[in-house]
Amino acid sequence: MDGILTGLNTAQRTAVTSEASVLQVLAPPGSGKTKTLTARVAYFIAHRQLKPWNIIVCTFTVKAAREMQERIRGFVGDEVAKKLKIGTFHGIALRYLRQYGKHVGLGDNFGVADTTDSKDIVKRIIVQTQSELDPAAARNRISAQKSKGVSAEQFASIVSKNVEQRDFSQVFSLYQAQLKACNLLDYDDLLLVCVELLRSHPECVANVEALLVDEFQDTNGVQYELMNLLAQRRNVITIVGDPDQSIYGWRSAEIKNLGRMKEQWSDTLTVNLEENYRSSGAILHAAQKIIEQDESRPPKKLQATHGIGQRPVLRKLPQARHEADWLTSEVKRMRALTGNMLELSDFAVLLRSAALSRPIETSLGAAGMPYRMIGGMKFYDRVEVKMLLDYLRVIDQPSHNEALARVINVPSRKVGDKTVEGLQREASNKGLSLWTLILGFAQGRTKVTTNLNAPAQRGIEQFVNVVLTLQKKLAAEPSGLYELFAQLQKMIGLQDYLKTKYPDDHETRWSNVEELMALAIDAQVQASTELDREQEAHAPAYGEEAVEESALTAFLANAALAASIDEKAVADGEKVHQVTISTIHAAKGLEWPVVFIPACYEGSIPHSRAEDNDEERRLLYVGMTRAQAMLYLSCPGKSTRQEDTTMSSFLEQPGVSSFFEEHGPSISHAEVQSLAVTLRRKCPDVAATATTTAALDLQEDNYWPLTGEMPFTEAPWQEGAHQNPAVPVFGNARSASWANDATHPSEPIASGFGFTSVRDRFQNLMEEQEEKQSLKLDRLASKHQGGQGPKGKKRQIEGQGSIATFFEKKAKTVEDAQPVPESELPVSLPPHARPLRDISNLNPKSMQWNKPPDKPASLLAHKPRTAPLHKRQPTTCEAVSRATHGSESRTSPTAEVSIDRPRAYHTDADLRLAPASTTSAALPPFKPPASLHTTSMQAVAARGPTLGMRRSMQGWSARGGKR
Ligand SMILES: Nc1ncnc2c1ncn2[C@@H]1O[C@H](COP(=O)(O)OP(=O)(O)OP(=O)(O)O)[C@@H](O)[C@H]1O
Repeated sequence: MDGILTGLNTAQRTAVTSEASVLQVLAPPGSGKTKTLTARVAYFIAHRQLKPWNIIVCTFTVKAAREMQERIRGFVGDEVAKKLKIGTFHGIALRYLRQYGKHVGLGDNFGVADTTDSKDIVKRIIVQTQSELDPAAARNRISAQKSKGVSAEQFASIVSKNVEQRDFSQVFSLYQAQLKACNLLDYDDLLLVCVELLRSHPECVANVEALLVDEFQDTNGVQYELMNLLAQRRNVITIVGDPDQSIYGWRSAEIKNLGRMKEQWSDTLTVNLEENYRSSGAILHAAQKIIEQDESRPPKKLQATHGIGQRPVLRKLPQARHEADWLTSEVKRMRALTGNMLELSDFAVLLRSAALSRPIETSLGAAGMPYRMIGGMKFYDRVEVKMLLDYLRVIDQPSHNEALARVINVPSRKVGDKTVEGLQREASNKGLSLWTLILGFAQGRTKVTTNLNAPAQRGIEQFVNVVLTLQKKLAAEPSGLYELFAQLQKMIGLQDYLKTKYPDDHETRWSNVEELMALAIDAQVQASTELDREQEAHAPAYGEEAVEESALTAFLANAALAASIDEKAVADGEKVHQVTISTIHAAKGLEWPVVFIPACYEGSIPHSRAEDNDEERRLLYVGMTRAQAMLYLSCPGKSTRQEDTTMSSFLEQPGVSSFFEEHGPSISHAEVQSLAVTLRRKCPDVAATATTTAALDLQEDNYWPLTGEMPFTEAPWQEGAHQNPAVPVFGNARSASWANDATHPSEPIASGFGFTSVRDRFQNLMEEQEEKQSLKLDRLASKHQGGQGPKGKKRQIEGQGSIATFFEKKAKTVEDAQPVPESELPVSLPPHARPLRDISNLNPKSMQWNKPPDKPASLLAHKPRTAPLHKRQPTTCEAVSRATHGSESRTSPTAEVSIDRPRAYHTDADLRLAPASTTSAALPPFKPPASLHTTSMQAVAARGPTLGMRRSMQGWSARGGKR
């Protein structure tokens, strides 16, 4: 018991040990929902004596399934964890259909049509029927109908006389007929047919003792139905979810399912988790401010367990390419200011749509920063991988017309596209599969009417020979996947083909082939144990013989499912540090120390084509809550298509701006220490930070004016501006493009003002900005606090301003700051010693940022400033605030929090009274909570199996020892 409950908070324990049959655990991001679900599975096994093979755990992605299995393994050991049924809804449905599909008329060897297959089929039908529908839209519409449980026949029966609807109905019906003819099920069918099976044969799931579902807010209607049916014998159901993270409405996910569940089972128990273990308080405050704009949403409590940390940034930039350059320079600056404590892999760029990545890729590339894409080109989408899988599909299931048509002429066999189309039409007219037609032709049994020249005839014969040879090999050695691969690549001359066709990157492509071969080996090993497990799992319930699935069939089915998420780089165990670029959708459930969300403008987020603005807001919320320590949002004045933009309406709401800085943070060593605590890392010493900082061209985020205008350093007359150490070099000359920029003032800037350098001029601007900002904030703060003086004052920074304000100021000398010995630096509290902070009724003005107001000027080592920081005594409110946030300097005379209290002590009420001061000598060595685990990309990368395949993505050469 202890092991399972150790490190859980009270609410988490309540959920894990609850006796309720139907339990909903609802909680905000980073509050340990997945952790709780995992512990409940372990609790069921250890304390309720449930059999692991009678427990089903449904996750939203293959990756999440893998992670969860890994976590459960930690509790119950490898052997027991392996017996659980963990997978996506699709994966679980596939298992049941393989086992019992014949009861609903499924053949033994049905295949899974992945997204590309579906698209190709719809496209072909649209061409054949001369329909005017858009293929992509028609395919999505078919999927949407199926997600609602509407079949092609049902749709046809309700369709009106409307021509377009009848047209769609015909495409829908033909699509289903085509799938049936090829013995294929698409992703939606997996769920639908499984629902049909479990409705008509409930005995298939008579053994199920408990069902648990992760990310429940994103289940659709059919998944809800499937959940009911899987659990129908005992109705022991646990779901975890967060309505605020429902971002798949466009894919028919139904947030209403939470309510449906409560209606269906009136005794449903709901447990709310309220403590966030991922993000700094400042990030949570800002995210909360955004999500609370949805007034229909019930108010929720959310408590930060980390200190307040760095205020998030909302930055304006002139154009998308400048935004990308700024982002790149911030990555560089943050790494240097933190003494390289942050690796490139700690940074993620989260995009509303993948199409926004181009300027960012260009800028990172120009700066020599490696990056990887998630939600972009995935491993299973790579040409060479898809091609090999298609060959295997044909070998496994020759009636797979789509796969056959894709590879019959790859590498070239002189069988052109027109010929393939002709053969497909002919086969369809004759009611044959394409394979049956060409096999008959190659063996001289069938005459074809399609016009075939001699080279094409020979090509077809060669292709048939490859397939027949490999089928024979497979029949002789059904589990010999690796050998099959090896012979296949040899017979089609794959390596030479890649060299000729892709001279520039054939090595990378070949390494993908090697990767796939490595996966084949893993699948081969796995397949041998799979059968035992299935038999064990199902025998008590249904008592019939298990259907033996060949290693190749299992491999292909898994590949089709994994294609929806897996990316080589994600699963790559190598320590290559790369910035991650991902869509926000694909980033769900993940976390990074530093997150950028660029292109925060109307039309991008909320997206111009989105139907549900609230879902767009939730998407922004999901993106923001992926950040652990630092969060950057930005908005360029012009989009990648050079269209003028306006800031996202979510960020323009009253009061939002006070949760953000207008520029990237300045980082003192104390703040590096605080970051280190939040990230549970070793803090670099002052000297190391000083060295990396000194090497920076730009120590502050002050190159781009805060107004989003062009920096005047890029004026054509400013010869050699990039030679000035204060100005970053962005890899390509900007001055030429500047001349055409409409946002830039057209009159030349006179050189008669007597300035000596660009930096000096920035400092002038800074001083002005500081004064203005100070006055404004002080006014605001005293208004809010009855004249008690300024609170939550924004950090000042030099060199920021607009061109318009530039001419009014003179140059000012830069203050020199002295480095401080490390021993004099303030120390942040470790997370387990930190107070909780309820942010549900937050006033931004009461937030206290990391930088202590009374920090000695000497702490500002290596940071030139034009104006002294305002020193003042904290107010009583601030003292309490600092005490409760635990992010303040512990040398503060007025407010300190005892750090050696047990974690459970820190309720809000306790902390308001928290007395006592501690000295740094009394500070216990930092020790992360025992229960801590990470969901970071690195952790994901280190993980293993996916639905029966171990995704060790080491290159083949690195695995040479195996074979
Ligand atoms: N009681 C706890 N003590 C310490 N750390 C915890 C605790 N509960 C969860 N965490 C940590 O918080 C982080 C987030 O946990 P988890 O991924 O389970 O959250 P989640 O609610 O599923 O998040 P999301 O909804 O964003 O996917 C993890 O690093 C986890 O180890």
